[in-house]
Order: sequence, then structure tokens, then C-alpha cells
Amino acid sequence: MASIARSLTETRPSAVRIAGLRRGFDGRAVLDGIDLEIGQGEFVALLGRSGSGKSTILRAVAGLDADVEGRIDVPERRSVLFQDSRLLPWMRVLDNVILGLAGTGIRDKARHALSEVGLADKADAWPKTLSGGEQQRVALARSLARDPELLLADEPFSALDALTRLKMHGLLQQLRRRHAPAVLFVTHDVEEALRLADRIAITANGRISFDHPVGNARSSPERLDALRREILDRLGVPSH
Ligand SMILES: Nc1ncnc2c1ncn2[C@@H]1O[C@H](COP(=O)(O)OP(=O)(O)OP(=O)(O)O)[C@@H](O)[C@H]1O
Repeated sequence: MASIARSLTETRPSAVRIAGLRRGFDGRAVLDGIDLEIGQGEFVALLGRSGSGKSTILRAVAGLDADVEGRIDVPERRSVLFQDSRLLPWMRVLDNVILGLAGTGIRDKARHALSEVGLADKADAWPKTLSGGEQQRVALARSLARDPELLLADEPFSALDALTRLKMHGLLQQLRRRHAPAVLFVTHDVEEALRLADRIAITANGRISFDHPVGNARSSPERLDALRREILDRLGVPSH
């Protein structure tokens, strides 16, 4: 199975190459040799039991953890989306999106990004006047305004209600078609991973224990169900 996943990434140039990634805390190895490649424009969902090191991988790839060993090749233009929007409450929505942008025309870029997430009319609003879903849409706009080659997301929709989450999935897929960043998306939600990802990887015992493409499975309910069962089984969740 790993070879199928590998051949898929080989068809496009890599955006991310992680090799032999190691990280320990208090003498305990949390990451014990993570190898993972993500092709340009490819969406990889990272699943795994709680505490298996998903966020640690994401933080390392984002460049937020200096104490990792191993090799990480990533593009310079990358954005990170967290579970909470991390908007600055003392800045209006537009200024939050502008934050971190550089160069000319940043106001226009930020306004455009807000219109892409359907929030052009909220540019002058304060973050606290927005719903949770709207705040996450602003965070998405802020991420995409930088036109990242890599989008890193750590359970970005898990705090939203089911309907809003579904809407966010639609929006993300739409924006993905337009911006085509590579995506590394940490989630607990198997259905979310099956819906959004090109590939699903699972972390266990400090390694990637499973790495499988989703694309073909989505065209057949039986194959999708088989993949769902295999993933749930690997996560230790009874599937029926
Ligand atoms: N700064 C830290 N100091 C000490 N231990 C840490 C630190 N960060 C993470 N860990 C430990 O590393 C392990 C992996 O944590 P991580 O947050 O990467 O897991 P996760 O798979 O993202 O979990 P979850 O699904 O619950 O969010 C956990 O046992 C955690 O306690």
C-alpha cells in the first residue's frame, strides 16, 4: 500500500519531504523516524490516536519547533490554520487578514481573500462580533491571502458545529481548486479525511504506520467503506 501512495506522489514534484523526523519529550520518543512526502497541490490528512504525535509533526513542519531531528524540506510560503482562529481581538477583520502580508497592494489582497470566503462585508467588523464559523473563515482568508504553497491545518474545523463544518469543507475544496496549495491536515474525523484528502496517513508508535490514497476509493462506495473500516481498525475504533 505504501508503494501505491509513493507512486502517486512520484507523479508530481514534492512540496514537502520529511525524512527521519525525531522528537522526544522528557526522554520519551514521540516521533521516532517519520518519513512523509507531499506532492505539489496534494492534500494529505493525518490521522492517529490522541497523543500519537500529529500536532508535533505539524509544528515541526511549520517551523515552530527548533528541537527536532531529521530532515524537513518545505516551501517558504506556508500558512498554518489552528483549531481556533487566533484573530487578534483589537484589530478589525481586514487588519487581521493584512497581518503578515508583505509588499504592495496588501489591502487589496486582503479584501480579495475576504471576498473569497464570502466575508467582504465584514472587513470593518471586530472579530468578537463574528460567529465561530465566520472567524475560521477569516483565518482561512488570512492563510490564503499569502498564496501559500503549503497549508498546514491542525483540526481547523473541529470546534465548529456539523453543518458549519460541512460548509467549511465545501469552501476549502473550492479554494483549493483556485490556489492549489499542498495541504497537511491533522484531524480526528475519519469522515472529514475521507471527504477531503487525496491521501490518508496514520501515525502510530512514532512512525507513519499507514499511508494510502483515497481518490480511487471515493468512486466506489464499497471501496470507500473498506478503506473506512481499515482506518477505523488501525485507530482502534470498532467500525460496527
Ligand atoms: N511541549 C511538550 N512537552 C512535553 N510533552 C509534549 C509536548 N508537546 C507534546 N508532548 C507530548 O507528545 C505527545 C504527542 O503530542 P501531540 O500533541 O503531537 O499528539 P496528537 O497526536 O496531536 O494528539 P491529539 O490528537 O490529542 O491532539 C503527547 O504525549 C504529548 O503529551
